[in-house]
Amino acid sequence: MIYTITANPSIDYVLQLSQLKSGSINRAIDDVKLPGGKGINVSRILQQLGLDSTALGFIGGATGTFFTTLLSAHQLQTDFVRVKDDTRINIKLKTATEETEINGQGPAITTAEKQTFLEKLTPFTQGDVVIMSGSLPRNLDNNFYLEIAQQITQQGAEFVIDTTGQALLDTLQLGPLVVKPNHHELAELFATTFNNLDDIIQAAKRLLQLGAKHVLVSMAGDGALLVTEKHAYQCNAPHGQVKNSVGAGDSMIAGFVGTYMQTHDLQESFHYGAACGSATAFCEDLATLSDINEVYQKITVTQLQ
Ligand SMILES: Nc1ncnc2c1ncn2[C@@H]1O[C@H](COP(=O)(O)OP(=O)(O)OP(=O)(O)O)[C@@H](O)[C@H]1O
Ligand SMILES: O=P(O)(O)OC[C@@]1(O)O[C@H](CO)[C@@H](O)[C@@H]1O
Repeated sequence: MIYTITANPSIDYVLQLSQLKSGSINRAIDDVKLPGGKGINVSRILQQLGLDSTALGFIGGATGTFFTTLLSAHQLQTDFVRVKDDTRINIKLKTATEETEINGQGPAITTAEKQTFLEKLTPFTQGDVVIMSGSLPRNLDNNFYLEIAQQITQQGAEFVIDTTGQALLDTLQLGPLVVKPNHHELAELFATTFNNLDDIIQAAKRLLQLGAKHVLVSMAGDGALLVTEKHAYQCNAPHGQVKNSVGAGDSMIAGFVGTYMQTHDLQESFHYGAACGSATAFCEDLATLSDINEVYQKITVTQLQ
């Protein structure tokens, strides 16, 4: 079974603008509200791949109720903890040339609500994969993912973590199946800058040394890298009209993990993950299976090392 944990889901309010002027009133020419949050996006792509998952997390207040309504259209299996404070609304501002995101902090989670979540976690078993993604809402300390990762690994299941900074570094010792920083997050993690691909591969190898089993480095329109104990692979990002790249990284994780669970073929998982990422970038919302399969044909994986 696959579980996704989105500690901080969101309503993604995507506004299309002809141009964005800071310090002025900007009027949208179009808008859409999507049920967002990284783990939710992962669950939605897994569903496209025909894989069931249960989405876990905290949902709260009137915005939480609206979030549930938005999500109900997708018929995902969910088991959220209801909290008192409001689920956040994340603003995604898009013009023809750039995307600007403003993400809310998320609800305050009380100690009792956190406890309810931890007690709710199903005993995981061997073969389960738990994908933990995104920022943590207010009041949840950086240990939150570590606590859950400890529980998952003690029970013989695997975990994947897609978050940034210390919360990511702390869980590496427990051997996540894969981590997927983008190249900016990876540079920030080691307080460095990259001058070339080799610098990025070296930084990815540091994550392997710290315990990650596989490292995906996403680089938006420049494609992605997969670095494993033995090899490094690169893939291209095909050309296409970028409509909304929000969720491209989550799609990549879903494609990689979903394919890996079925095939244990790293190169194929990387190829399919990249197809999911690019296909989502070319869609208003997340990609569908036919979008993904079309984009897959346009991606080549090259072994670098
Ligand atoms: N403009 C693009 N054109 C083609 N492919 C893209 C584009 N943007 C993203 N992708 C594909 O999706 C993958 C993941 O995208 P990206 O690096 O933006 O992830 P991310 O920063 O985690 O995004 P998010 O947090 O919005 O999910 C990239 O490695 C690439 O394969
Ligand atoms: O603030 P976080 O949790 O880091 O990211 C949240 C978010 O930007 O990630 C998803 C795209 O990856 C969006 O659906 C959502 O708004």
